[in-house]
Amino acid sequence: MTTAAVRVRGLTREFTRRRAQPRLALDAVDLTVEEGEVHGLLGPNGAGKTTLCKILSTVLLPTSGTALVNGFDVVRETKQVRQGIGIVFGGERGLYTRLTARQNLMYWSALYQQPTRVAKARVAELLERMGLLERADDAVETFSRGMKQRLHLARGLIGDPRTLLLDEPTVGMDPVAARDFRSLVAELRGEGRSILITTHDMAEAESVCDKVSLIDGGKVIGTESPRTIGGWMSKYERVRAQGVPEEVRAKLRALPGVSEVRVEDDEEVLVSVDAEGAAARVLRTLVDAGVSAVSTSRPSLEEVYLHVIGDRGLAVR
Ligand SMILES: Nc1ncnc2c1ncn2[C@@H]1O[C@H](COP(=O)(O)OP(=O)(O)OP(=O)(O)O)[C@@H](O)[C@H]1O
Repeated sequence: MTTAAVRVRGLTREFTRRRAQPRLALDAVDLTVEEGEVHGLLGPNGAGKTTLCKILSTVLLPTSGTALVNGFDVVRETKQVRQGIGIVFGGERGLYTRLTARQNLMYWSALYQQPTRVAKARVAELLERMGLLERADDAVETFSRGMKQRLHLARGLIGDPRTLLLDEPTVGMDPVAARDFRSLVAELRGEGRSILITTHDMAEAESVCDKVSLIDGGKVIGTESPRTIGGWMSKYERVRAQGVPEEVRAKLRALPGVSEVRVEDDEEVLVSVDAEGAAARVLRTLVDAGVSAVSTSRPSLEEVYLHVIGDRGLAVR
């Protein structure tokens, strides 16, 4: 039997705050990331994703429960855990923006106690791989968001880790940079590395993950296939339209799978659906009625969670 990359059981983390109720950031979480898998942890802001990543990377202690990374315990075997992981937190944390990309990576290599010759070669290889070689000797403060994140990823790879923890790595990136980043993630998976990636973006979870665990209010509410996530995005799609006469609104309300037809302040009509194919029926009805100012948008994660939690009879928040 192979060792799971991440095995979390009954993991709880409580934050106590003065003069306030203690807050359960993680509440009896169970999660398994199999070796060689890209596992998404999908959840809205405040769900507990960063707290879990911090515990797995040994910078925060759990209140109770166990967490093993590459078979090592995050509380008792911190050294072995750290040796086997690479961490990429979103944002600018951890980068020295006045130093160049190469200097940042050389600094991190020194922390791994790599001999200078080995470090230089490894750093050059990583810069090339991340498409940063041309800008390797420019200060990081001149980099775009996407370039900084690729540098973060290079940093996470310095120790050649078996397991990568990526905490919202594409937040704030433009769509092209985010797509490039995701293909790097797919390449790393191709090398047999295991990856836990947190996100609040359903499309990201669908496109890059082998499995996706849903987290909300500190609880894991299920593990799904990316195909299921994609299905939810179309099932709960929203349709917006301008200039919809009342009789057409009534027709929309009567369509199967339409859960709400709401008139917004600016007379825009927002149609919510909760069945496969219902959005297409709405579009057809609008087009047949001569309404042309129509657009569709994905549901928010919060909306999807309300449906999923409702359907499963779960009480999370
Ligand atoms: N150091 C802390 N002290 C007190 N409460 C905290 C602390 N860190 C996190 N929390 C609380 O724990 C909960 C989970 O936070 P966490 O940062 O893990 O969520 P998240 O899913 O990563 O969300 P985000 O994407 O907003 O960072 C939140 O309610 C947060 O306010």
